[in-house]
This record gives sequence, C-alpha cells and structure tokens, in this order.
Amino acid sequence: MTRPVKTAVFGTGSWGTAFAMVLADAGCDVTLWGRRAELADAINSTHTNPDYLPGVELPATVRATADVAEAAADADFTVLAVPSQTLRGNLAEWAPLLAPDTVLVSLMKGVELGSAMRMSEVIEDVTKVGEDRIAIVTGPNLAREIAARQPAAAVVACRDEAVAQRLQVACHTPYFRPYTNTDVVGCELGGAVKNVIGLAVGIADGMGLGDNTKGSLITRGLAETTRLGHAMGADPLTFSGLAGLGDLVATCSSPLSRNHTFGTNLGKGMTLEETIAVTKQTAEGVKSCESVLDLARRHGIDMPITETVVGIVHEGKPPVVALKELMSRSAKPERR
Ligand SMILES: NC(=O)c1ccc[n+]([C@@H]2O[C@H](COP(=O)([O-])OP(=O)(O)OC[C@H]3O[C@@H](n4cnc5c(N)ncnc54)[C@H](O)[C@@H]3O)[C@@H](O)[C@H]2O)c1
Ligand SMILES: O=P(O)(O)OC[C@H](O)CO
Repeated sequence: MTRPVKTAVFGTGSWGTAFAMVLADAGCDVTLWGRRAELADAINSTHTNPDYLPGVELPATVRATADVAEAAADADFTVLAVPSQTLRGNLAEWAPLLAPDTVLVSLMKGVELGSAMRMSEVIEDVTKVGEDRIAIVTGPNLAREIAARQPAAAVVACRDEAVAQRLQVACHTPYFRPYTNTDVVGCELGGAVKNVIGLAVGIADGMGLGDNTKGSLITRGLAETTRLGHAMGADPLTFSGLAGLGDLVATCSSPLSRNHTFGTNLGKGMTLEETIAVTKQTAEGVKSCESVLDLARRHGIDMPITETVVGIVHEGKPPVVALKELMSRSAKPERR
C-alpha cells in the first residue's frame, strides 16, 4: 500500500491554515508549523485556529507543531506561507532541516524589498534547490472563502510540469480546482502586483469613487502588470488567467482582501500609521509596491498606477493629488 502524500505547511496564518485544510481534504498527511507553541496546542486540541480562522473547523488530520524538524521531516511538499519580507530569514533557519527531495511550494504573493526577487527566487537563493523543485500556488483564493469550502480555481505553477501535476493532485478537492502552468514568472508576478492594484482600487473606494474608476484601475493595472511580465520573460497570456485577471477581480471586489481594505482606509483619510495599527494581518502590497516599482525601473517599464500607490502609501501624497496626477498624464494609445 502506498503511503499518503506527506506535507508540511509553514505558517499558521489564514492562508497557511486554510491551505492545510485543502491538503487534508485532498487526502494528504498535513503538519502545520507555527512560531507559537500555544497556538499549535490550541489547533491540536480544538481543531480550530482561533487567532487566524476563528469558527472554522479544521480536519482532525491537520496536526500542528512549533517544532521545525518535526514538521519538515519526510515532507514530499514543504509549503511556505509566511510574510514575503520574512521568508529569507525564516528559510535560512529551516533549510538544514528540510527533507532532502522535498518540493518547496510558495503560497506567498510579494516581492522582496531590496533584491526585488520573487518568492521562488528567494527560495532558490537560500536553499540552492533547483527551479524544478520549486512551485507556487496562486489565483483568486481568499482564505476565508476557501476555509468555508466555497468553490474556487487556482494555479499550481512549476517549471517542471510533472511536479506541478503531482502538486495539483495533492491539493485537488471538490471545492478547490487547481490548474497547472509552467510560467512561474507570470503566475508569481500576477499574484504580487494584484495586491498593489488592490490597494489602488481600495483607495478609490475609500474616496467614494464608483465602478467606472474601479473598472479602469483593474484594466490598466492588468496592462501594466502584463508589460512588466513581458519584459521579465513571462507569457502575456498568463495575465488573462487565474493568476492575473482572476486574482485581480477577487481582490479588488472583496472586503475580505486585506490589501483592498488597507487601501480603503487610506482613501477614507486614515494615515499610514493609523491604517497599519488597524491591520492585523499581512497586506503584502504595502511593502511590495516599492519592490514592484523597483522591478519596473530595473526593466525600464512604466507602471503609473504602482507609482501612484507608492506615492500615497510611502511618500505621504494625498490621494486626491495623486489621482489628479495619474489622470493628467499625456494621452496615449491603449496598447501601450
Ligand atoms: N489570506 C489570504 O486570503 C491569502 C490568499 C492567498 C495568498 N496569500 C498570501 O499568503 C501569504 C501569507 O498570508 P496569510 O494570509 O497567511 O498572512 P497572515 O498575516 O494571516 O499570517 C502570517 C503568518 O506568518 C507568521 N509570521 C509573521 N511574521 C513571521 C516571522 N517573522 N517569522 C515566521 N512567521 C511569521 C504569523 O505568525 C502568521 O502565522 C502572504 O504572502 C499572502 O499574500 C494570502
Ligand atoms: O487579503 P489579500 O489582499 O492578501 O488577498 C488574498 C488573496 O491573495 C486573494 O487571492
């Protein structure tokens, strides 16, 4: 008899926990690692995650631990779900304990500040594992909705299609439908930049602007994401798929999105400090807008919406002024 697929999920936040549930529902053996032993104990004794997904019952087969070696041992898939800006430091500690042939899977949607590396690049840089053993899961996957087992599709991307197919099987459930893709650059960029566009749409919502503004920001946001992706070697068609348009629509429409909500608070006139103080979870776009702009400059790509978000979030530009500047740029053809 073959043993169940063994998975380790690092990060007991909302998405790490919800994805652990998906893996368990798909029949995998799941160990969830978290920093705090009290939370791991609470997950094991109550089969809930009271801090990040209160009220959601987890499968009894999801076991939590605060012991890295215990979580990592023999894992076929090692799933990483910590904030993008802490990943490098976390992985440096975990790398010696990872199972030798494990596939490393990023659930994260950010770009590292300073290096402007995507998360799969950070993983490769720190662990020296080849790109054929690094995968990502992305798409329109708000953790709360997945935890309620509402139907959603996702993308499992890896340069090695056979690895993507193995991961696809490992996380396929009646409510979670993963598609494979080998365009890791495009899928990963789609997930990171949609957080920045989600901030922009949230800001517009907070300012009381309507659906024309939202439709325009989503579409032109996708255009600038595609321009950057193309320059970085991604397939432009990836951005009309789940990792691009799909995720953008979910994030820009949902009050469950932390990035969208963060933007809404800024658009209503809260300061950055006030907004950070009321944001209890990771809103990746807040830091990644700067690294995405860094990437755009390195590749010589114009990303006006991203630049506007950086201006509002990090340079204290009032949203009304930033929006006026965005709208008064010189006229140009649509496909540019
Ligand atoms: N929540 C979602 O709906 C969702 C969906 C898809 C992708 N994502 C992505 O998944 C990643 C994780 O998001 P999340 O929603 O689980 O975030 P979260 O804020 O809910 O949880 C973050 C987790 O990381 C831990 N953490 C924080 N700082 C740490 C550190 N220095 N070292 C180790 N662990 C640390 C926290 O304790 C927590 O367990 C992000 O990149 C996010 O963009 C989230
Ligand atoms: O809550 P957000 O803004 O991090 O968005 C969550 C997911 O990325 C949506 O797919």
